[in-house]
Amino acid sequence: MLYHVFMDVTLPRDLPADETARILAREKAYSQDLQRSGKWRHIWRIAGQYANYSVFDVQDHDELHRILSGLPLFDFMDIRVTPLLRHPSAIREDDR
Ligand SMILES: O=C(O)C[C@H]1C=CC(=O)O1
Repeated sequence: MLYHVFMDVTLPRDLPADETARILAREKAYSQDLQRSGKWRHIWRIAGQYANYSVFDVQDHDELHRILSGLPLFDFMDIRVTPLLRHPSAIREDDR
């Protein structure tokens, strides 16, 4: 199943710089592993915001929830999920 996910990050101002750097490094590795696996299909920075639009291709709601709640930045994110399905007018064959 495909899901559109909006992630908006707010880091606490008093988070020590070294801890912030550690969390961001873990977040990057976690995200890139999932992108390599094909589960995290797209990630786009939203211009002017510490936020992204992403598309996930996962088995079901449970898998998406596991992935999102495992994000190292999860505690600092506002996350909005929209399930997607194929549009009847879509012409691309490689999208479900
Ligand atoms: O930067 C972000 O948008 C938040 C998060 C999502 C992937 C990643 O590496 O960081």
